[in-house]
Amino acid sequence: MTDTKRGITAEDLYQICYPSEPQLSPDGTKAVFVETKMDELRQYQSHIYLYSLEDNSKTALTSGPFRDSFPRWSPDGSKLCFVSNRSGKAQLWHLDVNETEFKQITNGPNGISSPVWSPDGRSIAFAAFLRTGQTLTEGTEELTEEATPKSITVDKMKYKSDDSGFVYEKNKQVAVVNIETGSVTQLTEGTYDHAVGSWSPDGKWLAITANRSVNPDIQHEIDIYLVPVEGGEWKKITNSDGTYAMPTFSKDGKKLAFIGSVADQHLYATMKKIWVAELDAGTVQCLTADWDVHVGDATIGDVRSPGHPNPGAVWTTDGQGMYVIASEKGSSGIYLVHLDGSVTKVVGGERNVYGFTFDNEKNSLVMAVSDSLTPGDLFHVDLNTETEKRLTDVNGELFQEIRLSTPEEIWYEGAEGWNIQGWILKPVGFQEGNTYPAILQIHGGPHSMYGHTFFHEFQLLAAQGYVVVYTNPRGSYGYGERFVQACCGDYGGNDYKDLMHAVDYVCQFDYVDETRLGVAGGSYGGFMTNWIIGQGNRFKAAVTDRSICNWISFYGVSDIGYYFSAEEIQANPFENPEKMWHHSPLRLVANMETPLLIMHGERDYRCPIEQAEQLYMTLRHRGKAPVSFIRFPGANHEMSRSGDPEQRVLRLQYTVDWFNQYV
Ligand SMILES: CSCC[C@H](NC=O)C(=O)N[C@@H](CC(C)C)C(=O)N[C@@H](Cc1ccccc1)C(=O)O
Repeated sequence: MTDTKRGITAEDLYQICYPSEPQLSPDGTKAVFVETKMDELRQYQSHIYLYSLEDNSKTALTSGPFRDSFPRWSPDGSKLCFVSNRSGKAQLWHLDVNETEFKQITNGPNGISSPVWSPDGRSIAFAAFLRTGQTLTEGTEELTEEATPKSITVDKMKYKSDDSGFVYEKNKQVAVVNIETGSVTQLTEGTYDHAVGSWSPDGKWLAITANRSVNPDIQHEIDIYLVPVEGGEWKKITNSDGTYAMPTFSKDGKKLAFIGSVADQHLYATMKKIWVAELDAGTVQCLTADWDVHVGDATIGDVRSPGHPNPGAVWTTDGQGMYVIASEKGSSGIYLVHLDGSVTKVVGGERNVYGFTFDNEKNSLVMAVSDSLTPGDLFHVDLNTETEKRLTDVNGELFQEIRLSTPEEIWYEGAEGWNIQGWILKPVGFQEGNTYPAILQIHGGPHSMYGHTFFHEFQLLAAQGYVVVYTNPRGSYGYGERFVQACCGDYGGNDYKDLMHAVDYVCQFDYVDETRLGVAGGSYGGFMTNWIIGQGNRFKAAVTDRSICNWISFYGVSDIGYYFSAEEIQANPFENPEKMWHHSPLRLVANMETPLLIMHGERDYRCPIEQAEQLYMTLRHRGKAPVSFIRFPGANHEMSRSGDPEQRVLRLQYTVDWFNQYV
């Protein structure tokens, strides 16, 4: 039989869509979710869909050139709210399930996010960015483009963020809107950022999170607070000793569950845990102290951005535990954490669960899942019968014509004899007896994890005839706390060796042509790519994206530079510049002779473009190897995952062309 299927292309990205944020209706008969795709103009659209679990029909509730998100059912299931930019900025909208007309509820000057219904269904809590002195009711005036100021006075260290741009005079505040009258009550104020958690079952309290420390520039702790909705004194639940998020009340209102970690030594290089506060007793306890697994979805892919809204801890009806997503050895699944600290895996498998919604009455759930061959779909799981049913196949038609490569899992010996997990993607159309060039791909973070999820870039390289090798060196999530912390203070040490051992491992296979190797990575993966080509000429070509080459300048220009390098490099430029320089690939530039493609977003505030500029200039000046520098105007650090679609496709095309030319 002839194979009529083709390999994936960069432009296929324009067709790939994914569902997210499934939300079951209170009666469990239907679910709403968000579907994100690109339109004919190559712009993102996301719409709210309704899936009936009774007749398996799927109906679009919203449409048009807009970004709709955060669909949430009212407690009685008669209404839905969602966030949409259909009137300009992201505002809260409301829909009666039996009607087709939407009503805009908020009109905040800078948009809103994260709506949560009150238990009586009369109000919705939400978060909004506000300048000092601005109110949520001043409305449309500010809906026009803000004029660029003639000057900006910077008087704090956290004044810019890769995500939100210049945040020097805006803070995130929490408010409540009455959906009948539209009246808005702002619950928080001041120069602190707050986030909405959940309502107490009696509707009197709102659990929120905030860093309200004296000096948030150097005190990074995020606490949980209970705020009385009708006014009055707040209750502080945590003790300013960690970063805590997503508090949810138990059904009886006596406990709060939340996700977080203690910040004594590590802010980034540590795994998230489940915590429970007993509100009457005033105690806070870590439930998963002995469970060496990261709570949350740590999987890195290139279809969605990391940190997509996930449900946090979802209490069981009997209050004896909670369901969470956790990440282990390249997979993320759903786990039940019991109050006694024991943990049961509820949904496993070699895949990436990135969202779920639970029906306690029926003991069933709907989850959003990606795997190596699927960017994302929804599944229904009946836990009574342990049966699973696929609800969507959003890329079915497109993928029918495409031949994908299925990754093979490997475990190999890294530095110090450590066991390291990775995957090999053979070229599409692989034939025994032939040899192929291979590309080593390195993930960012470094605290994230490659795994059983879809990676368009890897499939594209496999379709172009490359073996793709991707592994989780020390520093990655998925293998316990010691593994996560093992790269700190040792960037370019044993993490580098773990990666080189992967290359040694795959070069044993007859089908790998070890004279034709390439290496690529973004962010920390870009740092490591630069480091690798500074060690010698093992690779024929390299592609470094949004990378770091100089920790000394990174310290002062990245939005997180001054505290990220303190923890990860374990140095700063004024006390130990030698160590900062020691771990900087720019130090090794005299050794760099590998043809290098440098790509960087011009509005990247995480790893600012000056990093790419330094590397480019020094390499060009030396003139020992081809180097090309592609700048992406307006692009931030997330460009390869959620940036401008045409820039994403260009980035992939430049990558393929570079490897095709030099490997
Ligand atoms: C959990 S580690 C902290 C990662 C940090 N994120 C946040 O505050 C981050 O942005 N890391 C960069 C490198 C660093 C600036 C030197 C990075 O490698 N980013 C990754 C994406 C990523 C973001 C958050 C968590 C994991 C990975 C990338 O751009 O691919």
